[in-house]
Amino acid sequence: MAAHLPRLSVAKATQEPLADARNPDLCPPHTYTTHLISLSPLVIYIPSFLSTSEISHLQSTPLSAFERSSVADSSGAQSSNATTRTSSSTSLSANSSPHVRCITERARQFQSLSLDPAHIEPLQLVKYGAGQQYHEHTDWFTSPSQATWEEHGGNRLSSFFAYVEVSDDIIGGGTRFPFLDAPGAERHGEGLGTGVFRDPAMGLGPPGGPNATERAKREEEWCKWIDCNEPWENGLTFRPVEGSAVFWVNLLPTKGGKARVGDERTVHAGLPVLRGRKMGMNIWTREGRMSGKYRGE
Ligand SMILES: O=C(O)CCC(=O)C(=O)O
Ligand SMILES: [Fe+2]
Repeated sequence: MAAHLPRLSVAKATQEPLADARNPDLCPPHTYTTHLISLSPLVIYIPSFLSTSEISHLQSTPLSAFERSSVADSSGAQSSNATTRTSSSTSLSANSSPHVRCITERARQFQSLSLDPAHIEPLQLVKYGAGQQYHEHTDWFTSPSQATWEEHGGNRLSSFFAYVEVSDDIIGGGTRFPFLDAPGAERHGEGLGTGVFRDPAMGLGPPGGPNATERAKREEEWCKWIDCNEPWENGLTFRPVEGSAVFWVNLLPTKGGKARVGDERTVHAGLPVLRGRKMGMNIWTREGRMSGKYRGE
Protein backbone atom coordinates (compact mmCIF):
# COMPACT_ATOMS: atom_id res chain seq x y z
CA MET A 1 0.00 0.00 0.00
CA ALA A 2 1.26 3.44 -0.79
CA ALA A 3 2.55 5.34 2.18
CA HIS A 4 0.61 8.39 3.17
CA LEU A 5 2.63 11.33 2.04
CA PRO A 6 2.02 14.81 3.40
CA ARG A 7 -0.02 16.80 0.93
CA LEU A 8 2.11 19.50 -0.62
CA SER A 9 0.62 22.69 -1.89
CA VAL A 10 1.96 23.20 -5.36
CA ALA A 11 1.66 26.76 -6.54
CA LYS A 12 1.08 27.47 -10.23
CA ALA A 13 3.87 29.59 -11.66
CA THR A 14 1.64 31.35 -14.14
CA GLN A 15 -0.82 32.67 -11.57
CA GLU A 16 1.70 33.83 -8.97
CA PRO A 17 -0.59 32.83 -6.12
CA LEU A 18 -0.55 34.84 -2.95
CA ALA A 19 2.22 33.66 -0.69
CA ASP A 20 1.26 32.63 2.83
CA ALA A 21 3.41 34.12 5.61
CA ARG A 22 3.06 31.08 7.86
CA ASN A 23 3.57 28.36 5.31
CA PRO A 24 6.67 28.40 3.10
CA ASP A 25 5.23 25.54 1.03
CA LEU A 26 2.72 28.05 -0.30
CA CYS A 27 5.39 30.30 -1.79
CA PRO A 28 5.22 30.43 -5.59
CA PRO A 29 7.95 28.38 -7.28
CA HIS A 30 10.96 30.48 -8.18
CA THR A 31 11.69 31.47 -11.75
CA TYR A 32 15.22 32.76 -11.43
CA THR A 33 18.25 31.64 -13.43
CA THR A 34 21.88 31.68 -12.28
CA HIS A 35 25.19 32.67 -13.85
CA LEU A 36 28.54 31.94 -12.30
CA ILE A 37 30.69 35.07 -12.14
CA SER A 38 33.56 33.96 -9.94
CA LEU A 39 34.64 30.75 -8.24
CA SER A 40 36.83 32.37 -5.62
CA PRO A 41 35.33 34.32 -4.04
CA LEU A 42 32.09 32.66 -5.05
CA VAL A 43 29.92 35.21 -6.89
CA ILE A 44 26.69 34.27 -8.69
CA TYR A 45 24.46 36.56 -10.73
CA ILE A 46 20.74 35.81 -10.46
CA PRO A 47 18.40 37.43 -13.01
CA SER A 48 14.72 37.59 -11.92
CA PHE A 49 15.46 36.67 -8.32
CA LEU A 50 12.43 38.78 -7.35
CA SER A 51 9.00 38.27 -8.89
CA THR A 52 7.00 41.20 -10.22
CA SER A 53 4.54 41.04 -7.33
CA GLU A 54 7.39 41.01 -4.79
CA ILE A 55 8.94 44.01 -6.53
CA SER A 56 5.64 45.96 -6.34
CA HIS A 57 5.17 44.96 -2.72
CA LEU A 58 8.67 46.10 -1.70
CA GLN A 59 8.37 49.30 -3.71
CA SER A 60 5.22 50.20 -1.77
CA THR A 61 7.12 50.26 1.55
CA PRO A 62 6.15 53.66 3.02
CA LEU A 63 8.77 56.37 2.95
CA SER A 64 8.20 56.93 6.67
CA ALA A 65 9.69 53.48 7.39
CA PHE A 66 13.13 54.56 6.12
CA GLU A 67 15.88 56.06 8.25
CA ARG A 68 19.35 57.23 7.37
CA SER A 69 21.49 54.06 6.87
CA SER A 70 24.03 53.21 9.53
CA VAL A 71 27.52 51.74 9.35
CA ALA A 72 29.60 49.93 11.97
CA ASP A 73 33.25 50.87 12.44
CA SER A 74 36.06 48.54 13.46
CA SER A 75 35.24 49.12 17.16
CA GLY A 76 31.68 47.95 16.50
CA ALA A 77 30.17 51.40 17.09
CA GLN A 78 27.18 52.13 14.81
CA SER A 79 26.75 55.57 13.32
CA SER A 80 24.13 56.91 10.96
CA ASN A 81 25.75 60.12 9.84
CA ALA A 82 28.70 58.56 8.05
CA THR A 83 29.52 60.29 4.79
CA THR A 84 30.55 56.88 3.46
CA ARG A 85 26.91 55.68 3.39
CA THR A 86 24.33 58.30 2.51
CA SER A 87 21.34 56.09 1.66
CA SER A 88 18.30 55.44 3.87
CA SER A 89 17.23 51.97 4.99
CA THR A 90 14.59 49.93 6.73
CA SER A 91 14.54 46.35 7.86
CA LEU A 92 11.83 43.77 7.21
CA SER A 93 11.60 40.65 9.36
CA ALA A 94 10.46 37.45 7.65
CA ASN A 95 7.07 37.55 9.35
CA SER A 96 6.31 41.12 8.22
CA SER A 97 4.50 39.96 5.06
CA PRO A 98 3.96 36.84 2.93
CA HIS A 99 6.20 38.32 0.22
CA VAL A 100 9.09 38.92 2.58
CA ARG A 101 8.59 35.45 4.05
CA CYS A 102 8.89 33.90 0.60
CA ILE A 103 11.93 35.95 -0.45
CA THR A 104 13.68 34.94 2.78
CA GLU A 105 12.74 31.31 2.20
CA ARG A 106 14.05 31.48 -1.38
CA ALA A 107 17.38 32.90 -0.15
CA ARG A 108 17.55 30.08 2.39
CA GLN A 109 16.86 27.33 -0.15
CA PHE A 110 19.32 28.84 -2.64
CA GLN A 111 22.11 28.36 -0.10
CA SER A 112 21.17 25.03 1.41
CA LEU A 113 17.94 23.12 1.86
CA SER A 114 19.16 22.30 5.35
CA LEU A 115 20.02 25.88 6.35
CA ASP A 116 18.27 26.91 9.56
CA PRO A 117 16.12 30.02 8.87
CA ALA A 118 17.51 31.58 12.06
CA HIS A 119 20.81 32.22 10.21
CA ILE A 120 19.14 34.85 8.02
CA GLU A 121 18.95 38.48 9.16
CA PRO A 122 15.83 40.55 8.61
CA LEU A 123 15.93 41.81 5.02
CA GLN A 124 17.24 45.34 4.62
CA LEU A 125 15.86 47.74 2.02
CA VAL A 126 18.18 50.57 0.98
CA LYS A 127 17.03 53.63 -0.93
CA TYR A 128 19.30 55.99 -2.87
CA GLY A 129 18.36 59.32 -4.39
CA ALA A 130 20.55 61.44 -6.63
CA GLY A 131 23.99 61.98 -5.09
CA GLN A 132 23.69 59.09 -2.63
CA GLN A 133 26.12 56.18 -2.41
CA TYR A 134 27.84 53.61 -0.25
CA HIS A 135 31.64 53.79 -0.38
CA GLU A 136 33.82 50.68 -0.55
CA HIS A 137 33.14 48.34 2.36
CA THR A 138 32.80 44.70 3.25
CA ASP A 139 29.52 43.24 4.48
CA TRP A 140 31.44 41.12 7.00
CA PHE A 141 32.20 42.90 10.23
CA THR A 142 35.72 43.81 11.23
CA SER A 143 34.60 44.26 14.82
CA PRO A 144 34.08 41.08 16.87
CA SER A 145 31.33 42.79 18.89
CA GLN A 146 29.04 42.76 15.82
CA ALA A 147 29.73 39.10 15.16
CA THR A 148 29.34 37.35 18.50
CA TRP A 149 28.17 33.74 18.33
CA GLU A 150 25.70 34.00 21.22
CA GLU A 151 23.69 36.92 19.87
CA HIS A 152 24.64 37.52 16.24
CA GLY A 153 25.36 33.97 15.09
CA GLY A 154 28.93 34.89 14.14
CA ASN A 155 29.82 36.96 11.07
CA ARG A 156 28.01 37.44 7.74
CA LEU A 157 28.82 34.37 5.71
CA SER A 158 27.02 35.46 2.56
CA SER A 159 25.22 38.39 0.97
CA PHE A 160 22.55 38.84 -1.65
CA PHE A 161 22.16 42.34 -3.01
CA ALA A 162 18.97 42.59 -5.07
CA TYR A 163 17.75 45.54 -7.12
CA VAL A 164 14.18 46.39 -6.14
CA GLU A 165 13.57 49.64 -7.97
CA VAL A 166 15.59 51.34 -10.65
CA SER A 167 14.19 54.48 -12.24
CA ASP A 168 14.20 54.53 -16.04
CA ASP A 169 16.39 57.62 -16.10
CA ILE A 170 19.06 56.25 -13.77
CA ILE A 171 22.68 57.14 -14.32
CA GLY A 172 25.21 55.52 -11.98
CA GLY A 173 24.15 53.38 -9.04
CA GLY A 174 26.04 50.24 -10.06
CA THR A 175 27.56 47.86 -7.54
CA ARG A 176 31.33 47.73 -7.94
CA PHE A 177 33.73 45.00 -6.81
CA PRO A 178 37.16 46.55 -7.41
CA PHE A 179 39.11 43.31 -6.81
CA LEU A 180 37.07 41.15 -9.20
CA ASP A 181 37.70 40.85 -12.91
CA ALA A 182 34.86 41.36 -15.32
CA PRO A 183 34.26 38.38 -17.62
CA GLY A 184 36.34 38.98 -20.72
CA ALA A 185 38.55 41.58 -19.09
CA GLU A 186 42.14 41.87 -20.27
CA ARG A 187 43.46 42.05 -16.73
CA HIS A 188 44.14 38.45 -15.71
CA GLY A 189 43.28 37.89 -12.09
CA GLU A 190 46.37 36.62 -10.37
CA GLY A 191 44.56 34.10 -8.25
CA LEU A 192 41.55 36.37 -8.10
CA GLY A 193 39.57 33.66 -9.77
CA THR A 194 37.17 35.54 -12.01
CA GLY A 195 36.44 35.19 -15.69
CA VAL A 196 35.90 31.54 -14.83
CA PHE A 197 35.69 30.06 -18.30
CA ARG A 198 37.66 32.65 -20.23
CA ASP A 199 39.93 31.13 -22.89
CA PRO A 200 43.40 31.46 -21.33
CA ALA A 201 45.17 30.57 -24.56
CA MET A 202 43.62 33.58 -26.29
CA GLY A 203 43.12 31.86 -29.61
CA LEU A 204 45.90 29.25 -29.36
CA GLY A 205 45.04 25.55 -29.29
CA PRO A 206 43.13 23.52 -31.87
CA PRO A 207 41.94 25.39 -34.96
CA GLY A 208 38.28 26.22 -35.36
CA GLY A 209 37.83 28.12 -32.10
CA PRO A 210 35.95 31.39 -32.05
CA ASN A 211 37.58 34.29 -33.81
CA ALA A 212 38.02 37.63 -32.11
CA THR A 213 34.67 38.93 -33.40
CA GLU A 214 32.78 35.89 -32.14
CA ARG A 215 34.52 36.08 -28.80
CA ALA A 216 33.69 39.76 -28.45
CA LYS A 217 30.06 39.05 -29.33
CA ARG A 218 29.82 36.41 -26.61
CA GLU A 219 31.42 38.69 -24.09
CA GLU A 220 28.88 41.36 -24.97
CA GLU A 221 26.17 39.04 -23.63
CA TRP A 222 27.28 40.11 -20.17
CA CYS A 223 26.78 43.79 -20.88
CA LYS A 224 23.11 43.75 -19.97
CA TRP A 225 24.12 43.05 -16.37
CA ILE A 226 27.70 44.25 -16.18
CA ASP A 227 28.73 47.78 -16.99
CA CYS A 228 30.93 47.25 -20.04
CA ASN A 229 31.61 50.97 -20.33
CA GLU A 230 33.63 50.95 -17.13
CA PRO A 231 37.39 50.59 -17.61
CA TRP A 232 38.25 47.03 -16.58
CA GLU A 233 40.96 48.31 -14.22
CA ASN A 234 38.08 49.41 -11.99
CA GLY A 235 37.10 45.80 -11.41
CA LEU A 236 33.61 44.45 -11.93
CA THR A 237 30.59 46.75 -11.86
CA PHE A 238 27.06 45.30 -11.90
CA ARG A 239 24.38 47.47 -13.44
CA PRO A 240 21.30 48.04 -11.32
CA VAL A 241 18.74 45.80 -13.08
CA GLU A 242 15.32 45.58 -11.41
CA GLY A 243 14.60 42.10 -10.03
CA SER A 244 18.18 40.78 -10.37
CA ALA A 245 20.38 39.84 -7.43
CA VAL A 246 24.09 39.32 -6.91
CA PHE A 247 25.05 36.61 -4.41
CA TRP A 248 28.51 36.19 -2.91
CA VAL A 249 30.31 34.45 -0.06
CA ASN A 250 32.02 36.86 2.36
CA LEU A 251 34.18 34.58 4.49
CA LEU A 252 37.06 32.29 3.60
CA PRO A 253 36.59 28.59 4.36
CA THR A 254 37.83 27.38 7.73
CA LYS A 255 41.15 25.62 7.91
CA GLY A 256 41.78 23.07 10.63
CA GLY A 257 38.74 24.08 12.67
CA LYS A 258 39.89 27.72 13.00
CA ALA A 259 37.37 30.57 12.85
CA ARG A 260 36.47 31.81 9.39
CA VAL A 261 38.00 35.11 8.34
CA GLY A 262 36.65 37.82 6.06
CA ASP A 263 37.57 37.67 2.38
CA GLU A 264 39.05 41.06 1.44
CA ARG A 265 38.27 40.41 -2.23
CA THR A 266 34.58 40.92 -1.47
CA VAL A 267 35.06 44.67 -0.95
CA HIS A 268 32.36 46.48 -2.92
CA ALA A 269 30.64 49.84 -3.26
CA GLY A 270 27.22 51.17 -4.19
CA LEU A 271 28.35 53.78 -6.74
CA PRO A 272 26.78 57.24 -6.54
CA VAL A 273 23.39 57.57 -8.18
CA LEU A 274 24.10 60.50 -10.49
CA ARG A 275 20.53 60.83 -11.75
CA GLY A 276 17.28 59.06 -10.86
CA ARG A 277 16.79 56.69 -7.93
CA LYS A 278 17.50 53.15 -6.84
CA MET A 279 16.20 50.83 -4.15
CA GLY A 280 18.14 47.70 -3.26
CA MET A 281 17.80 44.92 -0.75
CA ASN A 282 20.39 43.13 1.36
CA ILE A 283 19.86 39.55 2.51
CA TRP A 284 22.62 38.54 4.89
CA THR A 285 23.18 35.04 6.22
CA ARG A 286 25.18 34.51 9.40
CA GLU A 287 27.49 31.60 10.12
CA GLY A 288 25.18 30.44 12.89
CA ARG A 289 21.73 31.10 14.38
CA MET A 290 20.98 34.69 15.37
CA SER A 291 19.12 35.35 18.57
CA GLY A 292 15.42 36.28 18.22
CA LYS A 293 16.26 39.81 19.38
CA TYR A 294 18.31 40.42 16.24
CA ARG A 295 15.80 38.74 13.97
CA GLY A 296 13.08 41.21 14.95
CA GLU A 297 11.06 38.69 16.96
O1 LIG B 1 23.94 49.86 -3.40
C1 LIG B 1 24.66 48.95 -3.77
O2 LIG B 1 24.84 48.74 -4.98
C2 LIG B 1 25.36 48.09 -2.77
C3 LIG B 1 24.89 48.31 -1.35
C4 LIG B 1 25.64 47.52 -0.35
O3 LIG B 1 26.67 46.98 -0.64
C5 LIG B 1 25.14 47.38 1.03
O4 LIG B 1 24.11 47.95 1.38
O5 LIG B 1 25.81 46.66 1.81
FE1 LIG C 1 27.47 45.82 0.94
